[in-house]
Amino acid sequence: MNSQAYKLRGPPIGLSLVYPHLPSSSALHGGTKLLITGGIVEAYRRLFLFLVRSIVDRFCITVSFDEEDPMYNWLLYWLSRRPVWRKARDLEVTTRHYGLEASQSAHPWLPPREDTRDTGREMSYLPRADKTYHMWYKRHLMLVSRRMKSPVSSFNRSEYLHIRIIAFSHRVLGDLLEEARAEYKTAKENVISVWASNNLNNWINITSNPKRAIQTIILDPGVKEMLLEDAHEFLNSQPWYAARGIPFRRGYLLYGAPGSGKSSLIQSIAGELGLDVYIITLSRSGLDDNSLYELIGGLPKRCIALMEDIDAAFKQGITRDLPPHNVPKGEEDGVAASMPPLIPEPSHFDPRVTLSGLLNALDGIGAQEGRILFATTNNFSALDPALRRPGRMDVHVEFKLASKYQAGELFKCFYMPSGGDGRDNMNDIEKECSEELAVQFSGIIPDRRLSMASLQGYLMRYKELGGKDEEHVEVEASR
Ligand SMILES: Nc1ncnc2c1ncn2[C@@H]1O[C@H](COP(=O)(O)OP(=O)(O)OP(=O)(O)O)[C@@H](O)[C@H]1O
Repeated sequence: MNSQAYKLRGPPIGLSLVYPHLPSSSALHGGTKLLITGGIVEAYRRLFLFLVRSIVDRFCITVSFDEEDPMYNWLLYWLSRRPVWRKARDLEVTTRHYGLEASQSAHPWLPPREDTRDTGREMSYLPRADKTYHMWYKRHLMLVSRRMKSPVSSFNRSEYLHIRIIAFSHRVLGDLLEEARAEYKTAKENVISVWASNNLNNWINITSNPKRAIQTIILDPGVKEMLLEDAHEFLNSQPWYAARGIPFRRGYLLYGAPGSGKSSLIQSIAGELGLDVYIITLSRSGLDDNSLYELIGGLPKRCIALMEDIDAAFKQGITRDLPPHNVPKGEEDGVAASMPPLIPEPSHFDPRVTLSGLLNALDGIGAQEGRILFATTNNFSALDPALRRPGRMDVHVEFKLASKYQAGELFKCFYMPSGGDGRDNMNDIEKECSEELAVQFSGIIPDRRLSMASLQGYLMRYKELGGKDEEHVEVEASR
């Protein structure tokens, strides 16, 4: 009994082997003993942690989702709709929209709010950052935490979602992701997400716009149908491209009059194809050839890349070569070098995209397969022929000022009963009346002299008159 008690109080097994060999001086003896005890305790601690980690690795699936990854939005949206938050005491209430329209992302457990005009956004509940929550998914315990990648004080804070599921099979994780994706996709049916790059060259979901019905875009007959069919056909012909070794990419150049519907049509096509729009702003500060290459390489497999007013970027920032202040001293033209510079030297180095950098990014090795590029310009001739050539811009469509046909169709579009299916809700007399007024309106509008945007602006001013005051139209159109 006594010897048992001694054993329990005695040093750990490792220590009893080492103590007899310690030096005889009592101070030294005590210090060394302490050191060795500490070392052995630490070794036991590490061993324990190692065993715990091995068990956790064996029985748990651990995954992280980066904020920049679209899956992050799926999961956050999915999480925000779980009933678990009804009972949680420590939460974050947010107006985040997860790349969705506000009304879609509203938390199902919050009382509905009638008026969201003050914020324009609905609230939802989320797990608080740096706190771990327990929840059940298909009878598997799941630990969820949102963690910060960068320090809290840092300006560019970014986070990731950390999920640990106690399960042997990966199927649970697959089911979870599939469920989150499906829920997100359903919520996203009526919106298109718009992405832009930040200064760190990451794609950020900046907003979500409601889809615009293609019927509300009024172009000359056949134009939008041709574009939509072409894009549809492209997306369905990957094997055809692969079999012929042609890069699976398609570029559309929409050029012409301002306010003629270029951007509106792109938004509408994105909605029809169910693709997100990624805006590439060539004049973004800090964007140079390398970062543009990286940015285009980082586009998702199926998306619409949009470069608006590509000619403006060309005038302001893009050059065929590097800017003159980058030319090494002594290599400039002799006469020009001796003259004082007309434009003051920039005080700091401002990286810029060169034309060759843009061309390489569009169809270089790193360019993403499956993407559709839409570029718009008001000045077709300002674009370098290399940029316009097939392979980079395969389809060119000119947008002109409004034709009489467009004016008439816009008129009908404006004065059809709102809500529901528009013209289908009209009775025969109303339809006839609206046709007649539309003919009168288009008869007054001069052909190809006014933009669709200005006609829209005009009709907006008289939308209350319901299209019955043709005298106004006549007066305005004659101006
Ligand atoms: N063809 C059209 N059909 C219907 N609406 C149009 C059309 N063209 C222009 N609009 C209206 O005019 C406004 C401006 O259109 P949009 O921005 O699409 O023109 P844009 O050609 O892209 O102009 P810009 O070249 O100046 O960027 C939008 O509100 C849109 O509703």
